[in-house]
Order: sequence, then C-alpha cells, then structure tokens
Amino acid sequence: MRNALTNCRRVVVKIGTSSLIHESGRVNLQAIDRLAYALAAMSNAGSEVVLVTSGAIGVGLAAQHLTSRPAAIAEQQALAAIGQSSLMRLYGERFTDYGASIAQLLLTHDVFDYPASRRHVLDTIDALLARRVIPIINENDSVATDELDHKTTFGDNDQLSALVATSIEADLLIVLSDIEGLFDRNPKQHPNAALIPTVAAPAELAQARATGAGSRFGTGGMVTKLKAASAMMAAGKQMVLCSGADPRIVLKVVAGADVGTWFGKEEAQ
Ligand SMILES: Nc1ncnc2c1ncn2[C@@H]1O[C@H](COP(=O)(O)OP(=O)(O)O)[C@@H](O)[C@H]1O
Ligand SMILES: N[C@@H](CCC(=O)OP(=O)(O)O)C(=O)O
Repeated sequence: MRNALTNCRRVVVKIGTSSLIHESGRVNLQAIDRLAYALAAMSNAGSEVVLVTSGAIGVGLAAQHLTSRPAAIAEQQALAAIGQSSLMRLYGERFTDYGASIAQLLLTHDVFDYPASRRHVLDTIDALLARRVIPIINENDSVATDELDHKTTFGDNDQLSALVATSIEADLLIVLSDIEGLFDRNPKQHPNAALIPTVAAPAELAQARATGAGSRFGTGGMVTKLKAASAMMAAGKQMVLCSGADPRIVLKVVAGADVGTWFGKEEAQ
C-alpha cells in the first residue's frame, strides 16, 4: 500500500500512443472509453485532473489508412492536425457519456520559456480546474519546430507532462505506457527483466538500463519517462509509471495500490 498516493489532490495523467492505438493501427476505442470513465470518476471524487495525451499522429495514420509514419516532417504535421481533431472528438463523446467537461490545450515547450505565455497557460489551466473541467493537453505538433531535427519523431509528451505537472504543482504524475513499469533492463529484449516497484531517490534511476522507443507508435521509450520521473522527484512530487492496457488502473494508483513503479521520496508502507 502506498499511502502517499491516497492524498493527491491535483493529478496529471499522461497516456502514450501505444496505449491508444492497437498494433493493427486501428484506434483502441475501449482504452479511450475506460480512460474517460476513470478520469471522470476521479474528477467527481474531488480530484483536479489533467490529461496529457499522445495519439494525434497515430489517429491521423488510422484516419488516412496508413501503416507507417511518413518521413517528411510536413506530412507528419499534417497527420497530427488530422488526428488531433479526431482524437478530441472521440474524447468529447466518451467524456460526455460520463458527465465530464473537457477542454483542449495544444502546447509547445517555448510557451513555458516566456514568463508571459507561461503565466497565461497556467492561469487557463487553473481556471479550467476551478470549473471542474478536465484540460486535455498535447504538444502542438503542427507548429513545434524546435525538436524536429530528427526524421521520424516529434518532441515527447513524457517530458511535456512533467513540465505541466511541475508547473501546476501537481502532487502526482501518472504515466500510462505499453509496459507494466520500470524494469532493470528492457523486458522486450530481456525476458527475465525484473520490475522495479519503487524508486526512492533520483540516483536509483541509473540502476535501470533504459533505452529508447520500444513500440511501433511510441516515440520516447523509457529514457524520456525517466527524465520525467527525475523532474517530478526534483520538485518533491511523485510519479507512477504503469501499464495503460486498462487505463482504469489510474483509480488503483490513486487508491494507493502497488501497481507499476512508484517514484517518490517517501517509503511505501
Ligand atoms: N528499463 C526498461 N524498463 C521498461 N521498459 C523499457 C526499458 N528500457 C526500454 N524500455 C522500452 O520502453 C518502452 C515504452 O516506451 P514507448 O514505446 O515510448 O511507450 P509509450 O507509447 O507508452 O510512451 C517499452 O515498451 C520498452 O520496450
Ligand atoms: N504529440 C505526438 C506524440 C508524441 C509522444 O510523446 O508520443 P508517445 O511516446 O506515444 O507518448 C502525437 O500526439 O502523436
């Protein structure tokens, strides 16, 4: 039982592409439905909930019946623009089913570099949360140019989620991935890898031999998730990394259940 997780008031949940898109490339409607249910339930129970979602390019690929990312940046940006609106429509339908209101914010990292734009975004999020609206955030892929020096990926939402979480002083960041948590080695390459249930100090992060992307649609792999964990721990906050196979797991996380990997200063009890 992780008691420190049961008192979290402000929670950011990040879901990766691989949890939202089936291996076949089709949209995982059950995952979107269960995520909407869980976040609406948390909001109703009094938590302030923010969702950082990937999936715009994945949904765009599905909408255009493509099976792999085009190499051209403009093509990827076009797919993100196509997919983002479809993704929000899906979220809109499902969150409405559960009586929750949502809002969209598309951010770039530079928004946080300038005090005025940073303040405006943070004030907007505060105002939304005060209205019990769930902000849904993604990187603004169609205008993000600072991280497009590589050919196949955009900037990663793992670090964006940590930036948002630390900026709004969230108590907890939950990262939903295609893996059960942090292992001592990449389980996709090492079947005997062992799950690390607790990371209580940033120095322990070095134990895990984390590598980059492990799935067809994911981008950042474990490296960016550990950077997010470091940022949360440095801010004195908690992060849980767990499987997004059933996003209702977030309800277990905030109930203090021993699922995934918990990054936090206090010892589990
Ligand atoms: N030490 C490790 N522990 C767990 N997963 C690891 C580790 N090192 C590398 N990985 C890889 O990171 C992947 C998760 O990142 P990613 O594919 O970007 O997922 P997502 O789309 O959920 O963000 C895992 O599927 C796994 O293959
Ligand atoms: N902003 C991009 C996703 C970027 C990203 O970090 O993806 P992932 O590693 O699946 O969380 C999109 O919506 O397609």
